[in-house]
Amino acid sequence: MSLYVKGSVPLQHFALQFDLTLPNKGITAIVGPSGSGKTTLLEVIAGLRKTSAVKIRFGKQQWQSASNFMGLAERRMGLVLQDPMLFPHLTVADNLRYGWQRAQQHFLSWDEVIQRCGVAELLEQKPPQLSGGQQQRVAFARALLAQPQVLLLDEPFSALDEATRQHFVAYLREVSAQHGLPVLWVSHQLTDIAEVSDYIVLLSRGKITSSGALVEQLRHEPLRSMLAMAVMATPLPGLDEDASKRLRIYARDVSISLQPVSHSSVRNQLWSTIHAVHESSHDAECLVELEYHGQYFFALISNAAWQQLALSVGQRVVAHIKSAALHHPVSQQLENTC
Ligand SMILES: Nc1ncnc2c1ncn2[C@@H]1O[C@H](COP(=O)(O)OP(=O)(O)OP(=O)(O)O)[C@@H](O)[C@H]1O
Repeated sequence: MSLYVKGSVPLQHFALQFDLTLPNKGITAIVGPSGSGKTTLLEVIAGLRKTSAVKIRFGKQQWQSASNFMGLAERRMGLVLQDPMLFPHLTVADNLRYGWQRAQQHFLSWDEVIQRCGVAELLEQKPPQLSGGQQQRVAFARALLAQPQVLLLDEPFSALDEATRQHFVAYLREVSAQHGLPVLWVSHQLTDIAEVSDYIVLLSRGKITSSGALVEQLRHEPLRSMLAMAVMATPLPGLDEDASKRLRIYARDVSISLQPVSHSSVRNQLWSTIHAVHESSHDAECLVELEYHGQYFFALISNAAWQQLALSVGQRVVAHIKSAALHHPVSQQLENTC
């Protein structure tokens, strides 16, 4: 089962054109410059733009075609747009009950969502009394409480402070993984995306320039030089790490030697193979792509070092990764910050 979207939507300066099959689990990030069509694509998938030139299928459900159109509620989507769109005349509790009462089955509990989204204190207030960040928290809670079969998010955490935003990103990942809930997520925060997405769609002036699994996309342009990082599944043999689900390793935190170094503060020394060498965003440096037990990561080194060590593709080298540089997905300990 997957989400299939195909079509064309004329916009002011160009047409948004798409032909995508997206995974029906995990987090898919939609990324691109401002004005490239990300929000429009999300609105099309949500059924907010009724156009006959669009086909959408979710598993066996035909959501939209030339002869068929299912509305947002029938698509059973949770939707959080940049504007939280809460009902201003209803209390927060009534806003939240709106989707909850219409849900066919409840896989997410009321109490858990209220607590994790930090909205218990807000239940009797009305949306105009809330700050932008509080409204976003309520909108996110409302989308979850509707027990959606797909969650669509457009910059849902933009008004939150950093710690609270990280908490919500972690909660989003947890909910998606635990309940197999597919998420489509538009965000400008590339680091968030690298941290929690599984799949990525890149848009430029209405065209999909690239799409695929994040791990693969990070190995290729444009993300390779934009982020210069890798996401690796753990546990990895020899790595000074507990079994977390994945690690982010930035190229700038990795160095290379020809032999293990015994007197070094760097404890993670991995015999790896040089798979390729790429240009970096700096003229004097290169991105060395290393392979370790079938996974790939980068080291950012100077061109002078590459020549001095007489490195070449296919060579076995020791990669040194600072322990402090092994970044886990955002911590769950931020739970009480909101
Ligand atoms: N209803 C519309 N009719 C015609 N053009 C539109 C319409 N809505 C948006 N556009 C244009 O379509 C383009 C894409 O807009 P969209 O909001 O989808 O981009 P975006 O990538 O989400 O941008 P941002 O990151 O700034 O939110 C923009 O150039 C915008 O001016």
